[in-house]
Order: sequence, then structure tokens, then C-alpha cells
Amino acid sequence: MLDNTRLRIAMQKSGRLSDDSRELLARCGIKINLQQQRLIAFAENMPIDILRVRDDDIPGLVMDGVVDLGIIGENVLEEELLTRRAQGEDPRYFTLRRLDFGGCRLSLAMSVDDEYTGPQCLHNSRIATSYPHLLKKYLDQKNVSFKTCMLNGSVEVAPRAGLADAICDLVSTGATLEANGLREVEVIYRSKAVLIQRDGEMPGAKQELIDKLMTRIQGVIKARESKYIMMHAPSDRLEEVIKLLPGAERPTVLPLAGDQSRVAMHMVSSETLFWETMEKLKALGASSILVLPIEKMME
Ligand SMILES: Nc1ncnc2c1ncn2[C@@H]1O[C@H](COP(=O)(O)OP(=O)(O)OP(=O)(O)O)[C@@H](O)[C@H]1O
Ligand SMILES: O=P(O)(O)OC[C@H]1O[C@H](OP(=O)(O)OP(=O)(O)O)[C@H](O)[C@@H]1O
Ligand SMILES: [Mg+2]
Repeated sequence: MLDNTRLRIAMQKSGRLSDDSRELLARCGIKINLQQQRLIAFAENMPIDILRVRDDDIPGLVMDGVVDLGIIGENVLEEELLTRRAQGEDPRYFTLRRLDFGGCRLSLAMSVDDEYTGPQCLHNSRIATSYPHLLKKYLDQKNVSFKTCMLNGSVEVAPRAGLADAICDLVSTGATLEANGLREVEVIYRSKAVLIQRDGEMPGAKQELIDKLMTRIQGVIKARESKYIMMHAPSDRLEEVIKLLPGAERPTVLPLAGDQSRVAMHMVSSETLFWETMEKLKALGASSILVLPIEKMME
């Protein structure tokens, strides 16, 4: 049996979210030795146990209070919520934070050869999906009735296989749709990975650990979004240079030894610098422009 005093976190074992979930926890300083076959991993340096499961099971594990936290795509979370509500349950959980990975959209797609004039043209059609409740919620709002063809994977195969007239599946780059002769016609849900917490009382020590993790996650995500920018700039054009740097705090300005006409500027920016901006900075007389990643941040 697992020790109930340790914080239990569920994450996807292998799939689109697993590498990012593992990296996030590692960057928060949790030392976990994840071996391929091991479904429960114990952190060495904190009272944390990691359950590695199919992503579909994560919302239920949190809603049933089996684990304290879970990292899951909003698409799967929302589908589980709607499924349980349809069964008369009132599932509870908290979303602690939206994360910076797992971005995708749930979209309707049809054959590139079919005409699409709006949701109405799907009336009485058969739609293949792994997300029947999210699909029904969307098409109910549009007053479109349809038949669901449930597929748990490779949904894109359905139209050509004659199983369905359209599909409703996850899209990121659109490459899978294109490779299967399909065209995205409607985005019905935009998703990212989220960190969720079970409802109910949390022992003080566990809550403190969750609070500490949240501060660290904030620091990790903030750092990933930010860049450290350094350059040499002409002293008389500082304001023009600063105007080109949206998202940057007021810079630190340092003298350059033996050069009165130029200064060194250091600043943290919440955005990266695009090549176009760097070219404009150069045109203003800036040089030695460096854009560096930041590893950790605490405000
Ligand atoms: N192409 C994509 N780009 C980015 N994120 C995606 C993409 N496809 C899916 N996701 C996100 O990652 C989650 C997991 O996707 P994945 O394809 O690994 O699920 P799965 O095959 O159901 O895995 P499991 O074996 O755990 O059930 C999705 O629910 C979604 O939130
Ligand atoms: O728009 P794209 O970038 O092509 O991504 C979309 C594909 O990614 C996901 O599947 P995944 O590759 O994770 O495989 P799966 O069928 O095992 O879920 C999703 O179900 C789509 O099929
Ligand atoms: Mg799954």
C-alpha cells in the first residue's frame, strides 16, 4: 500500500504529455528515477509518489480522490467531467494552473473533396470521435443532430474507411489531417495541459508541499517564457532602443570601459527577441546583441 502522507501525483505514462510532465517535475527539483516498467515512482528528496497511467484515467483518479494532483489535457478532463455529469454525478476538483505545454485543438474535419458551408451541413451525418460529449455539447448548441461513431484512436481513418462522414479529433500541426486527405472545418475546443487537485481536505503538510510546488512551477514557466537580453547601445538613443523591447523591464545600464558614446544594457524580457526586432536594434546602432535563456526565476 502507498503511504498516505506522501503527495500523490498522476501523470501520463507514455504519450504526448509524458516528457513535458516529467521535465516540469524535474525542473521543480523533484528527483524521480523513472524506469520504463515502473508504474509507481518514489521521489528521492521529497515526500512525493508519482503514478504513471493512461491519460484517460487521470481525471477520474483525481475526482475519486485516489491521487492528490494530476497533470492532464483539458480536452480529456472536460470530456470526463461531461461523461460523469451525464451519469448523474457531481465530480469535484480544482484547476491549480494551466501549463505551458500540450497545446492542441479539438476540431471537426471533413474530406478535402467535400463542401463545407457551416455546422448545419453536418445535420444527420455520422461523425467519428473519441470525444462524444464535447462534440455533442458543441453541436447541440448549433441545433445539429448527428450520430456518433466512437473510435479510441486513428480517428482520421474513418471517412476513407466509410465509417463516418466527418471526424472530430485533436489537431496540432494539421499534418495528420493532411496526410489523410482531410481538412479542418471548425475548431470546437482549445486545450492545454493543466495541473488539477482533488477536492476535500488536505493535511497541512501536504498543502504546504503543494504551495511550494506551485511557486516553483510558476518560476519554471515564467523562466521559460522569459529571456535575458544584453547589448551595447548608443547612449543617446536609449529610449528608442527601449521602445523596441516590449515586455522588457527597465534595463540596467552599465558604462563601457573607454567608450563614452555607448553603454551596455541588460534586461529580462517576457518575450523572446525576433530577428526583425534585432535588425531594427542594429539599425539604431546597437551591437553585440545576446538573447539568453533563463533557467529559474523567483519574483
Ligand atoms: N498533436 C498534439 N500536439 C500537442 N498535444 C497533443 C497532441 N495530441 C494530443 N495532445 C495532448 O496530449 C494528450 C495526450 O495525447 P496522446 O496522443 O498521448 O494520448 P493517448 O494516445 O490517449 O495516450 P494514453 O496511452 O495515455 O491513453 C491529449 O489528450 C492532448 O491533450
Ligand atoms: O495535427 P498533428 O500535429 O498531426 O497532431 C494530431 C494527431 O496527434 C494526436 O495523435 P498522436 O500522434 O498522439 O497518436 P495517438 O493516435 O496514439 O493518440 C491526435 O490524435 C492526432 O491524430
Ligand atoms: Mg488516452
